[in-house]
Amino acid sequence: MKELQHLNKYFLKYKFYLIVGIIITIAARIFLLFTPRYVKKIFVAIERGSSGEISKEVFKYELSEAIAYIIGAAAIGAILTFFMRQTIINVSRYIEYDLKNEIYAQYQKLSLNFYKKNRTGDLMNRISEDVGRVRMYAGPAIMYSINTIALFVIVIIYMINASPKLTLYTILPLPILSVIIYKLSKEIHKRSTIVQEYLSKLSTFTQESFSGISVIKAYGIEPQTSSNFITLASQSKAKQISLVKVQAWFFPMMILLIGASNLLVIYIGGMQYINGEIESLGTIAEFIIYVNMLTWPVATVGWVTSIIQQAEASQKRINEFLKIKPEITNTTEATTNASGNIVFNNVSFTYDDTNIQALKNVTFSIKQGETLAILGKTGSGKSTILDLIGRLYDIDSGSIKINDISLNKHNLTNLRDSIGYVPQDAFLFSDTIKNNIKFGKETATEDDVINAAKNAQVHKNIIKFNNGYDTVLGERGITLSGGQKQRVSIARAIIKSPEILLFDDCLSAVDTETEEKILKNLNKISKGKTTIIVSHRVSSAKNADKIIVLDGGEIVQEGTHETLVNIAGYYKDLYLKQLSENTSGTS
Ligand SMILES: Nc1ncnc2c1ncn2[C@@H]1O[C@H](COP(=O)(O)OP(=O)(O)OP(=O)(O)O)[C@@H](O)[C@H]1O
Repeated sequence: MKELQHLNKYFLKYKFYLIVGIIITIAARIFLLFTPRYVKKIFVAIERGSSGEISKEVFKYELSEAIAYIIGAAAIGAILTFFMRQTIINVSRYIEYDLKNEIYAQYQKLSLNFYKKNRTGDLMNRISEDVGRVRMYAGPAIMYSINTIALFVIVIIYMINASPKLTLYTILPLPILSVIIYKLSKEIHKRSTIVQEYLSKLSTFTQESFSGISVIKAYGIEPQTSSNFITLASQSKAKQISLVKVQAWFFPMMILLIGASNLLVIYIGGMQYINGEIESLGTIAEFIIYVNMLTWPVATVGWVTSIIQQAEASQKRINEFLKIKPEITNTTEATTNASGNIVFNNVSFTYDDTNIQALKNVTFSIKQGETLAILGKTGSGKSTILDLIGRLYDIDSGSIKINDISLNKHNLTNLRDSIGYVPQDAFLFSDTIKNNIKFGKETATEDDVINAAKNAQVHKNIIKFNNGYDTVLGERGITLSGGQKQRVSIARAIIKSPEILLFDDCLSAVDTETEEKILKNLNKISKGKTTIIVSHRVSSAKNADKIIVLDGGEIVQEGTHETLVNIAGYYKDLYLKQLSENTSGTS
């Protein structure tokens, strides 16, 4: 229960509902317990009526009085049971909501390294299935426990009052029932976890094969994919059947034990009646109802124990993530200004997970209003430089300063607000084009969106779609071409009008003519702002105020286009190669 203590703050938050729920639960049990007592009264009335002790009229009156009480108490008990669920189960839904929000907020705070170390499926599981299991503890488990305790205490008092000896015999099989249900629940849980694993394997497989359907069709591997699916599906079926086998034992065991208890009541009660130890057959009827009333709550003791164990394990997994301290944290609440010169001084950086040293003693600077182009072979560390400016990772050694302030002394929110970043793989949400662009600035007007799209040279494409800017992208909507995606992503960055613009090879999928138009627009937009363009094309770099060439994480060339084309090296080779490609393309 140590891990589940995390929920105490929520129980405290919803204490009012819980207390009301507990009171209602106890009251509901009291009312439901009217039935056996009045059934006994009916039996006594029948006995007295048949022996002539009371007249027919008195018998009828006693009978209808008992029936009225039974109906009335059952109706009140039912209404209270409704409110019992409305309070306690609702609390569990509130806690589920709060806990999901807490986990999601924590996920948002955690740095990229966390996401690399943990699989998406695992992150999803903890916020959905694990929270679901914890909810079973916060709601049903608590409700059934209170229910069982209340019922047990009241029923046992009533039973002992009626006949202590009969009470002892009739409750004897109940602990056995509890233990059996506990064992069954544990086994059911074990097998259903395996079933869940197979279901998620199956859904991952189908999801991947739908997303990769064009590759599957192009390579003609449908039969292979189908047979892989059949293998997975039949394994999943086998696990389901093994689960059903155990589940099938649940109700027969209940019926067997209820039957055994009933027989005990009838046999021992009968003997006691014959021996004159109980005064009426009504007591036997009353006990039979008690035993039946107790069976389900007692069975739930086993069930609840297994729910608590599962919830404890799930909460442990949730706590593991909640306890992680974000690697990148804000160090100041004061507002900082992230415009100005960007200075890298001897910066080295190694990725934690791969141990790849992406940057080695990198030193450069860009003045406010200038454009820097970064070129280099793939894997040379270009994107890493952009990630470090956005403080997605902290450096190992050296320093990065913006506006003469160390990056880690900048207010993180201000810093990221000042950056417009276009990643290498343009990611667009399943939403309208307009909202995808506005994502960069929630308060943007319709005109801002159109302007940004015009500057990114994508406006003309967008208005050709039937729904224009309201066209939905993604699974339910239209798929943009690679170049269109990149340009929407550029529009998203420039709509913010940020102080620092970071473009990570984001013109790779557009033709050189469009590239030139975009660069021209960017040149106008980025007046007074600091711009870094990562590219594999000389055409994107040639107008930059400064160009650096990286190789294996080190700067191997630095200068302007004019200087670098005249020095032997990577830049000149690339320039000549792309020049000859262009001339052969146009000839
Ligand atoms: N998130 C990451 N985790 C671990 N290693 C990484 C990560 N990103 C990049 N690397 C490694 O760091 C090195 C530099 O990668 P980076 O993405 O900065 O290169 P790049 O010059 O931008 O390459 P490209 O031109 O192909 O985009 C590479 O060896 C890469 O494998």
